[in-house]
Amino acid sequence: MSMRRQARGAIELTRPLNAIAAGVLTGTGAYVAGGAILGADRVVVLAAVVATVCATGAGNAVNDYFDREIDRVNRPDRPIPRGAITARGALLVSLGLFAGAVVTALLLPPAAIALAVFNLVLLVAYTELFKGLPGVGNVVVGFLTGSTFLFGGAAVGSPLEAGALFVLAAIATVTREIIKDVEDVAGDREEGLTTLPIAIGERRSLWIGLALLVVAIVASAGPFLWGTFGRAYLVLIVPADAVMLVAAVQSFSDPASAQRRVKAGMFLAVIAFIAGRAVPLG
Ligand SMILES: CC(C)=CCC/C(C)=C/CC/C(C)=C/CC/C(C)=C/COC[C@H](O)COP(=O)(O)O
Ligand SMILES: CC(C)=CCC/C(C)=C/CC/C(C)=C/CC/C(C)=C/COP(=O)(O)OP(=O)(O)O
Ligand SMILES: [Mg+2]
Repeated sequence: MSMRRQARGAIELTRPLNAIAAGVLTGTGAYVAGGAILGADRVVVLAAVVATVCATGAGNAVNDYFDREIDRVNRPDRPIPRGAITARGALLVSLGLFAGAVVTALLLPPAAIALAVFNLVLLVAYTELFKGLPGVGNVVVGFLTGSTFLFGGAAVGSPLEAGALFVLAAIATVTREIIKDVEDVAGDREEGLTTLPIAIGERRSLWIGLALLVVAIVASAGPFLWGTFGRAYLVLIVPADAVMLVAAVQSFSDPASAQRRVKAGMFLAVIAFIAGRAVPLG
């Protein structure tokens, strides 16, 4: 296989849009936590963003490495089953990115380093230890995704300041992960994974996902009600919530497109968080 083709496969393997999006979450967490992201804190914020991008890319690469047999059924278009990169190449990409995440995380305050180490262990362990346990894998991915906000806050010395964003992102991600597991039942069952839909049924799982999302949507009024964010946040979070809620209802009939729509609503919610911090209260 040509080096050029392997390089393209390596980039695709990391799901760069996810990795960059995760970096944006970290930067948002630092910003909402009051960090001077373009001023005095710019070095630590940049290090935290780079660490998150590397860690997420590494996590996606190692996940595809461990999932390579499942993905032959679930996702034959993924780089390894498609032959765009070898399994060994995928493992080397993951190791390189994990090393990049560790090196940049070491530039951060102790609380951020501790969270990065914890997350890196979770990322490596996720596929082999947690993914096949009903609901546990979903909670791990939810925690990892939400923790990017805490990681950004920790980088500027306020690890819990973006705690509300952590909770909202974690819960909504659990809902999306449940919908994705319903979509992946065929391959997961063939590989002997006992995901939530396989353990308790697809519809019951989707009802749990919908209920969790409703809790997160109600809770998303919190930053406005207790005065953290102003009306700019409200104007954007309401349509974001609506997009995610409609998608979760549609997941009962079409989980594949529903999970993509939930993700679109999530990105709109991130814009709401940023606007909430950027536009003064009033
Ligand atoms: C109710 C409310 C306001 C919730 C807020 C939700 C929010 C802001 C979520 C953030 C989600 C986000 C934009 C994450 C960045 C990308 C990322 C790291 C996603 C985690 O993905 C794991 C997934 O298994 C990857 O699958 P796929 O996306 O299909 O490649
Ligand atoms: C803050 C630091 C240092 C790390 C955080 C790293 C982040 C943001 C992780 C978010 C979750 C994520 C993108 C993890 C990557 C690997 C993973 C768990 C993917 C999910 O795998 P599957 O459950 O197989 O679903 P797919 O169908 O998407 O492969
Ligand atoms: Mg996978």
